[in-house]
Amino acid sequence: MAKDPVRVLVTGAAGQIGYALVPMIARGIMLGADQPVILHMLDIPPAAEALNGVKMELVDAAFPLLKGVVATTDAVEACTGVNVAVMVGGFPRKEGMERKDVMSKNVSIYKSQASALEKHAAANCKVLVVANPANTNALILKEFAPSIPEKNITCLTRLDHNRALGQISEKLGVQVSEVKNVIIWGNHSSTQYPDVTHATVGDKSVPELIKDDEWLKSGFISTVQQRGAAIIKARKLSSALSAASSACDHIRDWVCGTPEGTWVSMGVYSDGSYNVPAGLIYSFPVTCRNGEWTIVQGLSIDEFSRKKLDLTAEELTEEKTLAYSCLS
Ligand SMILES: NC(=O)c1ccc[n+]([C@@H]2O[C@H](COP(=O)([O-])OP(=O)(O)OC[C@H]3O[C@@H](n4cnc5c(N)ncnc54)[C@H](O)[C@@H]3O)[C@@H](O)[C@H]2O)c1
Ligand SMILES: O=C(O)C[C@H](O)C(=O)O
Repeated sequence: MAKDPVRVLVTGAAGQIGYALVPMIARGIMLGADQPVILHMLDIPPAAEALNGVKMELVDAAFPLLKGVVATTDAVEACTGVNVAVMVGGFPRKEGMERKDVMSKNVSIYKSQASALEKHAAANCKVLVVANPANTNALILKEFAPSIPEKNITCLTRLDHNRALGQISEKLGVQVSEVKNVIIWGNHSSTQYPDVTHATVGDKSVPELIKDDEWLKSGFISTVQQRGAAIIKARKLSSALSAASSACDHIRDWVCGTPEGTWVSMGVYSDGSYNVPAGLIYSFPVTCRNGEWTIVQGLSIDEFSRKKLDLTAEELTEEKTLAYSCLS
């Protein structure tokens, strides 16, 4: 029997990530090849005509799984009944900026859209915040939508996770699908800690295969931390296809589950695991089953890693204060 359609909201849908993401969702890349979807697309009034153009293209592409499209500039209409919300709406940084430099423009969007989601989304709606600063926007959304369970509000660090997989695969000359269990800890920012201590290729440990601690502790980390900036420098626009693809990976694994023995990185509400302060949205290694994520417990953290975990937590604590000062 055919499944009932799932309603998926994409905010900022007339933007560049939106344009890459909506066809992926309509093709079943996010929720599966047998899962019909109804797309809800939100953007602001100046982008209404462009948004309508995206809607026309979705109709023209004749996606068999696409059972309807709501294209609107009204947040209440956009949020009504949605089961999954991918929050891309906001302003990207330009060359030379840090992601937190777009804080004042973007956090206020997340404060106002929190209540539309809280009041009008389906019960148990899963929320993924992509717009930067992603962790802090997600935290503001959580704090201004107190009735949405904290386990339902996440942010995207899967792009960083995938970037780390890509770097290791290139360094070792192996298929990216063979590299498992890298971790992104902390903020989706230049303080994030890409950690391969527990990563493997087959039954071998990545540090043992690479045999170059110097690279793993410097070049590898800074390449992943600075990859977003490198893409802006090259494209004069921030990442879009990789961001859209990683957003699909994030939701697919959350809804459908992570493969046995494999974890992924997600920005989730900290419960104090690994002595990360509770009450931050922080990227952890997680496994997913039955639509719920769980932080992987018991991984050893050496002194080098401890410092990196703490540094990115400190930045998130500072961002939280800054976000509230922008909202007051
Ligand atoms: N977390 C990640 O890994 C990651 C990766 C790439 C980009 N990003 C971030 O995602 C965001 C979007 O990037 P982009 O390249 O698509 O930008 P873009 O400028 O191309 O598109 C953003 C869209 O959001 C819309 N928008 C602005 N305010 C809105 C509001 N209040 N409600 C709904 N829509 C609104 C804009 O009109 C625009 O169409 C940026 O903040 C960017 O930095 C995050
Ligand atoms: O770097 C950016 O500003 C965009 C995005 O966060 C990225 O990591 O590519």
